[in-house]
Amino acid sequence: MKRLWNAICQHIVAPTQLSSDQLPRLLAPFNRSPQLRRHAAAVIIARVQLICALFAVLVPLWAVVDLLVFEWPVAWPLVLMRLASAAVFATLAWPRGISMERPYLQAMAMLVTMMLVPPLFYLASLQVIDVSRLSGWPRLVGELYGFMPTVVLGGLAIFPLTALEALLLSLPAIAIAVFGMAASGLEFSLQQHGAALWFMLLMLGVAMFSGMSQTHYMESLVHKAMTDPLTGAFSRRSGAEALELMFRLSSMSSRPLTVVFFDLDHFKAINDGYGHDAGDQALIALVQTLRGILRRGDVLARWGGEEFVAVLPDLPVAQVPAFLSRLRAAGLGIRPDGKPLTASIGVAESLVDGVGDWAKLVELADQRMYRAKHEGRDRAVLPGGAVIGFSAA
Ligand SMILES: Nc1nc2c(ncn2[C@@H]2O[C@H](COP(=O)(O)OP(=O)(O)OP(=O)(O)O)[C@@H](O)[C@H]2O)c(=O)[nH]1
Repeated sequence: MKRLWNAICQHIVAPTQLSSDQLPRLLAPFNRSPQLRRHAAAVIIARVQLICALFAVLVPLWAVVDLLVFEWPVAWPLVLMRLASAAVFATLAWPRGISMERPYLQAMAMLVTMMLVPPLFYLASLQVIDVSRLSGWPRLVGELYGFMPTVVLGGLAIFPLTALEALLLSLPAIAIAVFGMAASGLEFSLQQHGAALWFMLLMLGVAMFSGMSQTHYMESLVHKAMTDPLTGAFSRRSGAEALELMFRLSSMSSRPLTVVFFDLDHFKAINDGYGHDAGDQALIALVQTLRGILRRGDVLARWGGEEFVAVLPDLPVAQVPAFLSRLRAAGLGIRPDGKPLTASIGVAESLVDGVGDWAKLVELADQRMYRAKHEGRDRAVLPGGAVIGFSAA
C-alpha cells in the first residue's frame, strides 16, 4: 500500500514527494504560510491578467461571426454583450499591484469575476438565441454558446488551486449550465443533456487534479527557494520579506512585534575541534529546538552562519522573560564535548523601542546581541537594557 502511495506521489501527482502533512493543504487552502498564500495569489493574479488581456481582444473580434451568422435583431444584443464582457476583461487585465494585506482575497475576487463573465454571457444569450428554433450555421454558433460554462471549468485547470477551491469556483458555472439546459427550449432530460453534464464533471475532475498538482509543485518550489537547505529555517531573504510584512501588519493594528537575535557562542571551536559536520549537526539541532518553542505564526530565519532571527508577532516585551525561560528550559543543544550550547541574544520590540521600520528593529536586536556577547555571552539583552543571564539562573 505504501509502495502504491509512493508511486502515485512520485509519478502521477508531481515529480516531488508528497508528505502526509502536505495532502490536506492540497485539498483545502487552510494552514498555508502567508508566504505561500502570497505566492499562490501572485501566480493566480498574473494568469488572470494574461487570460483577460487575450479575451479583451478576442471576445469583441468574435462579433464578426455573430454579425455574419445571425439576423440583426439577434446579432446587435450579442455585440453589445461582447463589448461589455471585453470591458470587464480589460479592467481585470489592467496592470495593478498585489495587495500587501489581502493578496489571496484579491486573487480570488479577480478569478471569480473572470470566471463569471462567460457563464453570465451564456445566460444573457439565452434571452436572444433560441437554439431549438435554429438550424444550419446559426444553430451551430448558438450551441457553441452553450459550451461557455464548460470552457470555464476547463480553464480552471491552469490555476494552482486546491480541490476545494476548484470545486467552489466551478459551482456557479455548473448551476448556470443546468439552468441554461432547462431554459434552452430543448427537452430537459438526462438523455438530452447527460453527455454535456458528464463532460462538465470530467472537466472539473481534470481542473481539480491539475490545480492540486500545480499547488504541490508550487509549494515545493517556494519551500526550496525560501528555506536554508541545511537547517530548514527561512533564508535571510525570505525572513526579511516575512518580517517586512509582519512589521507592516503589526504597525497597522498597533500590536507589538518582537525580534530575537541569536548568535551562538564559540561556534568556531566546534568546527575547529570536531569538524564541520559536527558544527552542521549543532545548527540543525538548534533549529529543531527553537521550532519546538516558537508558536505557529512565528518566523525563524537563518540570518548568517551561526546567527538566527526569530520574529514573534503579538509578543509584548513583558512576555519576553517567559519566552526566554522556555528557551532556557529546552536548552539550545549540546556541544560535542558535552557542554551546553549557548548563545548571545538581543531582543527588540516594535512598540517599546518605537522604531519605524523592520530593518531598524533587527539592527537594535543585533546591537543588543553584541552587548550580550561583550558582557560575557550566554545571556540576553532586552529593550531598556535589562540583562537576563542564562547560566546564572
Ligand atoms: N559547520 C558550520 N559552520 C558554519 C556554518 N556557517 C558558518 N559557520 C562557522 O561559524 C563560525 C563563526 O565563528 P565566529 O564568527 O568567529 O564566532 P564564534 O566562534 O561563534 O565566536 P563568538 O560569536 O564570538 O562567540 C565560523 O567558523 C564559520 O565557519 C555552517 O553552515 N556550518
